[in-house]
Amino acid sequence: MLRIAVPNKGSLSETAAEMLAEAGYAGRRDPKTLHVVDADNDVEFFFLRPKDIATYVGSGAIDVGITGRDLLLDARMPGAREIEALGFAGSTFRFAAPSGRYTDVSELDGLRIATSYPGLVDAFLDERGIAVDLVPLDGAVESAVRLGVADAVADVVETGTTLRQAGLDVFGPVILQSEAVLIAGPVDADGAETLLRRLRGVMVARRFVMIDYDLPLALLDDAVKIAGGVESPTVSPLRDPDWVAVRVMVARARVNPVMDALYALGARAILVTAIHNARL
Ligand SMILES: Nc1ncnc2c1ncn2[C@@H]1O[C@H](COP(=O)(O)OP(=O)(O)OP(=O)(O)O)[C@@H](O)[C@H]1O
Ligand SMILES: O=P(O)(O)OC[C@H]1O[C@H](OP(=O)(O)OP(=O)(O)O)[C@H](O)[C@@H]1O
Ligand SMILES: [Mg+2]
Repeated sequence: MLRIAVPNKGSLSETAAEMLAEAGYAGRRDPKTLHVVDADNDVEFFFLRPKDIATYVGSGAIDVGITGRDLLLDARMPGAREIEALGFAGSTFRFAAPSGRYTDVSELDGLRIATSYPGLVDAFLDERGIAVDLVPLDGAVESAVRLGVADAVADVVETGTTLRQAGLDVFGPVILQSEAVLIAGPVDADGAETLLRRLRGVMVARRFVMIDYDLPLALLDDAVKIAGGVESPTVSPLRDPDWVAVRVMVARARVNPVMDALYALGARAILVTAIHNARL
């Protein structure tokens, strides 16, 4: 059985569980459940702290897992590697300090830096020859400066709201662009390919919609320039020989501008439908 590690709580857990359910796997009914055997799919799930998942996967105790890229790098487990970005829980990892206090990371030399990701920060500063006094904290890191235990912080930034509320501003380079990732261990496990294909199918279904429309045949080349589909749009005849029906996949984020452009061109009866799953 393929052993899969899934975040048991925190920002990643809900979407990870939704994606696995959409990929046809058994979930857990009780959020306290730690282990689920899905015999039909020949896999078993271990619900673990997201921070620990790279340790289990890197050591080979578990075959594959879902965690954050930042957590993977922070764990510094040579046996664990990212095999697919999963397109959710996107964030940047940044230094921050009271507005205007620092502009460059070199100014951090000898200062106290609070973070929940000491491995990640240490590796980044080490590469640049900057030696700091790391203050490891579990969370709510943004309060560390105000409370006097650190001069600056290094933390996850999504909207920036938490930083702003704490009177902090980012400075220096983006340490990391993070998102949820699928990771694998040192050996290729049987069944990992199937999991990967299924998760890719779920990502396609989440990212794309199907658009159907009717169009005068003479306008087809222009319409294909607006939305070209994955390979090429499906074109079907209509009873009126001057018109065709067109079916094309479009990124969800582009659907409204694409509909506007198709309508302006002369397309009519434009319909958008969800894709529930896919193999491209
Ligand atoms: N606001 C956020 N936006 C996007 N991703 C986030 C956010 N906060 C945390 N993450 C991501 O979640 C992962 C950390 O998950 P973890 O469960 O350890 O922390 P958490 O979500 O902050 O949980 P907690 O509720 O314990 O604070 C990391 O990959 C991190 O980048
Ligand atoms: O840029 P923002 O949109 O404000 O999001 C970033 C914040 O979200 C997370 O905090 P969380 O709520 O998980 O609390 P924690 O710091 O205790 O982990 C993260 O640690 C940042 O503090
Ligand atoms: Mg948090």
